[in-house]
Amino acid sequence: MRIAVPNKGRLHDPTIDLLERAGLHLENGAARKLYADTVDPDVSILFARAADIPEYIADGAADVGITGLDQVREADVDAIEELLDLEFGRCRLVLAAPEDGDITAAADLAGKTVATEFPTITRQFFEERGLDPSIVEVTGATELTPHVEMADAIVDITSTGTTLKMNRLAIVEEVLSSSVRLFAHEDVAEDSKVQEIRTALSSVLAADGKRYLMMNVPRDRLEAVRDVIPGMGGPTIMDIANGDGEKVAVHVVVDERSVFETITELKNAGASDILVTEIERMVR
Ligand SMILES: Nc1ncnc2c1ncn2[C@@H]1O[C@H](COP(=O)(O)OP(=O)(O)OP(=O)(O)O)[C@@H](O)[C@H]1O
Ligand SMILES: O=P(O)(O)OC[C@H]1O[C@H](OP(=O)(O)OP(=O)(O)O)[C@H](O)[C@@H]1O
Ligand SMILES: [Mg+2]
Repeated sequence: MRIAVPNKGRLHDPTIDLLERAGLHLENGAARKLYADTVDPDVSILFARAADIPEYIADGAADVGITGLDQVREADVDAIEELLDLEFGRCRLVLAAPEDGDITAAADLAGKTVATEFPTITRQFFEERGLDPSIVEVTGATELTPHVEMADAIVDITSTGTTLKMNRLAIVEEVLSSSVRLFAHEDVAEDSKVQEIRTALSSVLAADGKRYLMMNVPRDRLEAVRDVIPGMGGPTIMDIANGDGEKVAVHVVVDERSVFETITELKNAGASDILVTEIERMVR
């Protein structure tokens, strides 16, 4: 089983980090190496350009791959299935034009020129609107092209909007909303190993932003404590070994954001010895 992951660029580190947190530790990898083993003898890692990963999967060179949805749409390959949204690399592909110009809708681009790193997506976008502008393909710094009369508008990635603003460009329309996702070749999408990888990755996402609270609670305060806890599926309540039976242990998963408030309320409700820990993974 081979997983293709971005070899460099902004998607590399978060992808490796996610695999590690999912328990798929990389082994025998070295800088500039093109592949690595993992703790699982059945799973190896292939390092490829984010833009090439869809093709690797479609060809069967990799069974599974991690890359942006924008790259998969641009590659326009068959036989690829999306298995899981990994919720990073969030960005939008937008049609943008000079702020002070007269292009304010996609229709204004009839007979004009659009520069982009995403010619396939761009062509499809305009085709759906019955338009056929010229498309100039560039490999970066797309935001420059309207200012040197290479193009009337661009289709490019934006996330914070800083680059567009810096180049005095305004969003005309959203073309695609993207994030990094787990993809598989359709022939292997249902295989148990692929599903195992999907589950491992989703368990990390499920644990993100969650905290595990443990505390002791006098039996007669249990109801009050239960009222405070916003936990998923209710708390786990256990007898304390060698305790005098007066207190029980309560464990619960809560949102990180609510921990501060919840602890104060729990103490007021009668809980003591409250521990807060991080959660590595949560397999549902
Ligand atoms: N500004 C951004 N914010 C969030 N995600 C982005 C942004 N730019 C790109 N991405 C995502 O990352 C993917 C890879 O981007 P890109 O091809 O620019 O990476 P790279 O060229 O390998 O890295 P870099 O540009 O950092 O050197 C894109 O296809 C997109 O899914
Ligand atoms: O909305 P913003 O937060 O400003 O991000 C948008 C920019 O990010 C990407 O470029 P990147 O930094 O990856 O450089 P690149 O052109 O070399 O890929 C993208 O091509 C935009 O230019
Ligand atoms: Mg980039």
